[in-house]
Amino acid sequence: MILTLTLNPSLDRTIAIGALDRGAVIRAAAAHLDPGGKGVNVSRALLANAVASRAVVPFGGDEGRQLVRLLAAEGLDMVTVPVIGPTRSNVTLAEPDGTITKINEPGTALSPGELDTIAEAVLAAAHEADWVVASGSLPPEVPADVYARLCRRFAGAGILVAVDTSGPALACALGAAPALVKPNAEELAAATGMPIRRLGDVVEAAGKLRAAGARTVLASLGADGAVLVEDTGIWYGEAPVTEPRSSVGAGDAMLAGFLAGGGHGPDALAQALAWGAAAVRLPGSRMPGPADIDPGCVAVGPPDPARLLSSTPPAPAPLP
Ligand SMILES: Nc1ncnc2c1ncn2[C@@H]1O[C@H](COP(=O)(O)OP(=O)(O)OP(=O)(O)O)[C@@H](O)[C@H]1O
Ligand SMILES: O=P(O)(O)OC[C@@]1(O)O[C@H](CO)[C@@H](O)[C@@H]1O
Repeated sequence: MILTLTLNPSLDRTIAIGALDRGAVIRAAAAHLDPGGKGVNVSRALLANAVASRAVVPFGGDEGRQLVRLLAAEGLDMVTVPVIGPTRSNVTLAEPDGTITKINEPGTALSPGELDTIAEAVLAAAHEADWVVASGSLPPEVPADVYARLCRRFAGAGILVAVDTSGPALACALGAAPALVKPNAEELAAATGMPIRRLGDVVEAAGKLRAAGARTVLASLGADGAVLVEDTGIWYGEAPVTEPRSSVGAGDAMLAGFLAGGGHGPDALAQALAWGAAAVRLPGSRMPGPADIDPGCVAVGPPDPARLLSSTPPAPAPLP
């Protein structure tokens, strides 16, 4: 069983528009509401592929109740934890050429008591879990070491922790030896202070995250695919998509595919890429099921260090 924790879940509203014209009144062509948050999406992708998963989901206010209703309608196995602050709403503006503009609210603070209750819910469910996936941003005022504490709590208990986050929460988690981290190119650049222009940079940056404590690094590179760096080897793979519809949640589908595929090695990477590509072919943050996933679209092999990435993440700020 794969347990996910999403401390900052969301209602994800995707609004299809013509061109994004700043300052204008924009009439939307269509709108769609999905339950969201990174760990929630990992569980949704696993559910869509009949892989056992349970999601720990704090929820608050009318938005939170709606989130829980949407997840229940999908049949998600979840442990819901009521909190005082309302669940956030995130907005995606989707233009016809595939350009996505995402606006994520910060979310509302969790009190120390609420954090304790959430931690208890994770501990209670974790005894059945092979993996615990801690994913997404932290709401305001939540201590940056919250994922690190989770890693330490499960160290030695035979439960592997995967962390998908950014900034100080990622930096703290690295020091607590997570079994897996899944940075995207921007997060890799920010975490290492390195410009990420070529596959060689990705491999080098992943090496730095491993030196800092992560056992395995699964680096997602958007349309350029992904790099896996672990004890037994380094692999690169891609699964090109000719008509991408929405990359929102593709990283979550990809992480779900990797864990469902065994959580290490080239076959798991291939499954991760197939699930990620399938998510990109679907609208909004819909998670792909078997009918959407084409394992034949993937190529995995050794990375060519000189290969340029099609887009370079912003130059990282100097490290303090
Ligand atoms: N345009 C694309 N074409 C093909 N595959 C894609 C494309 N965009 C994303 N993917 C697939 O999805 C994976 C995850 O994408 P990305 O690196 O954008 O993740 P992310 O930034 O974590 O996304 P999110 O936070 O929205 O889940 C990539 O490694 C790749 O396999
Ligand atoms: O603000 P965070 O927690 O970094 O990301 C939240 C989010 O963008 O991630 C998911 C896609 O990966 C969406 O469902 C959700 O809106």
